[in-house]
Amino acid sequence: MSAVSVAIAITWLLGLLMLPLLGSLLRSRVPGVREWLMADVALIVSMPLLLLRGHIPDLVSIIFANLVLSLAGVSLYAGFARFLQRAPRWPLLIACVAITLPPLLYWRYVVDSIPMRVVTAMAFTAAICLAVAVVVARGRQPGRSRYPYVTTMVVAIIFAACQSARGLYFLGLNHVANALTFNTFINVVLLCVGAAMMPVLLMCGMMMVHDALLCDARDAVNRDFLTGALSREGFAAVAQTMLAQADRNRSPLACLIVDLDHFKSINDTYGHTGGDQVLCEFVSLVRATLRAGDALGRVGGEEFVVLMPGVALGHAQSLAERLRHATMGHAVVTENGTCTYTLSGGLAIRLPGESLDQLMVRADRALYQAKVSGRNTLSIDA
Ligand SMILES: Nc1nc2c(ncn2[C@@H]2O[C@H](COP(=O)(O)OP(=O)(O)OP(=O)(O)O)[C@@H](O)[C@H]2O)c(=O)[nH]1
Repeated sequence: MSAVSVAIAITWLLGLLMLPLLGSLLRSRVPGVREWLMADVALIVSMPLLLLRGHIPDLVSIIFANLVLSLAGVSLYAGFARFLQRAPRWPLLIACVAITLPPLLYWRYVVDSIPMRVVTAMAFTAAICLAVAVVVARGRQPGRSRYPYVTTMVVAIIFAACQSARGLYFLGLNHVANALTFNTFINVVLLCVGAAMMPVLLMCGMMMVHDALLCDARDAVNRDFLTGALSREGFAAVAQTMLAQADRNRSPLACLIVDLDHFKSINDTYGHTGGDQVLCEFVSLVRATLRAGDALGRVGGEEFVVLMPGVALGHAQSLAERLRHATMGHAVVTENGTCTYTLSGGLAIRLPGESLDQLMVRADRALYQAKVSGRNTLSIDA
């Protein structure tokens, strides 16, 4: 068995191994997985056809097999594009596959040249690798780890370089009797790298999917499902960072706990869905009213906490009053009518060395005062 045949067989085996792995990711519904699965199936179909050269018609073992392999390449690219929220332009991609047909036919049936067929295939795969590198370089989403992106980019560029080198090497050859017996050291090395290309890039895709799933899981823990505010866990983590920063900079930190008034009767009047809508719109209102660096967490059903770094009492008080007034003027249009609502707030400024729990206990005590003094008001724990 020649080195070329061994390389093709290994690619085929790796493709088979990837199949159940990619299949297991289909359930995640992460965009791109379907296209990568398609690429893997195309790879698995094309490899035996290439191996059967000489035993089946050349139209199948050369022309059709190479077209299927090109389809695998564009599906691989489409998977990365879809994963990175870019719609792959399938007509253009299919046109790219079709472009490889005339040279393949020419270099088989007009002039039978293995080197030129290899050059055609290498130019195509190098272009695919470069396209993958570019789409990945442009597409990193905020909050995602750099590791899978940088790895994919570097790997795609290395493969593009190796495929180009193999193409150039074959361009320099006049005639090769049979590519399957072409066992020079340089060809075998570049061939082995090329054989690993599709499986390795598919692995890179899977690495990106795992990173995306981890981010989603982290978000599910750190974000409140209904309103998108930080959950208790997420808020605690952000608050610890803010406390450490306040200690380092010796800067003030204000804590405001707000509770929507008579929320039970809002639910009773506008329905639970109406109540949910009020909670969601209230969170949007807080985001629009407070500063970008403030942290907002949902700590109870209709109770929220805001941490305002670098803010002393006077400024914190005016920010809290601004929020209270904005809430009073906020009308939520629900299925059961328009709901207006108010909030009560408790404000505390962090004392030196105070923990988050201690600070929140004081703010909560102030909130209680605001509730007992008639609601729709702000109370301060001095
Ligand atoms: N729609 C909706 N209601 C919720 C949610 N979480 C808690 N609640 C409701 O919020 C209401 C809170 O009621 P209470 O604790 O009695 O407080 P309140 O009616 O706002 O009265 P005060 O706080 O004293 O002004 C309860 O009826 C809860 O069912 C939620 O996610 N969605």
